[in-house]
Amino acid sequence: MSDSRYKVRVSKDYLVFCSGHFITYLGDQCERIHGHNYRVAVEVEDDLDQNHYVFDFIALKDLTHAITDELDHRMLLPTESTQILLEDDGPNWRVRYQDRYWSFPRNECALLPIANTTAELLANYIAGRLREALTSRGLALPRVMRVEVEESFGQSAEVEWRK
Ligand SMILES: Nc1nc2c(c(=O)[nH]1)N=C([C@H](O)[C@H](O)COP(=O)(O)OP(=O)(O)OP(=O)(O)O)CN2
Repeated sequence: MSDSRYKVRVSKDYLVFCSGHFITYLGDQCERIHGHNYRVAVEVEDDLDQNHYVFDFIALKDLTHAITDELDHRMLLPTESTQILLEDDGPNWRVRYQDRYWSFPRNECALLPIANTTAELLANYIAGRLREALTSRGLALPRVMRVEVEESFGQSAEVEWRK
């Protein structure tokens, strides 16, 4: 029996999203609005398939790119926050945090079912979307999947998911 373990990783220059956000922290603090050129890397571990692939690079890049494209040039807004509240404002989303508020055109926003737009929760969101994409295409889920989101050079968060 072989001891070899295999992993593939994609971290292409185009697996990026340039987006606005702000997070809450320490219970009663809220950042000023700002943006990042987020970079995404995805790793998959599994046995080799009939092609001697862990996972086809091309499919992994395409699936990931479809998700980063939805986030690119958008204001990232959390829908599960108890502090950042979204209100219907006609063509806009009015976003409140205590006595501060912002208004963004709906089609310039990405509403995400997460509690805060931290790099950690963005990574987990992308991992969830990748799992959904695999399942909806009838593809087997890999044994291990990791998604890394880098906010800026030298600071990133990673989530690992195991089957
Ligand atoms: N574990 C995490 N910590 C922080 C997150 C996060 O997502 N996960 N996010 C932030 C902020 O959103 C913030 O944008 C990052 O702040 P900062 O490190 O100050 O950003 P810079 O890129 O400007 O860093 P410099 O090293 O000062 O250039 C905070 N923490």
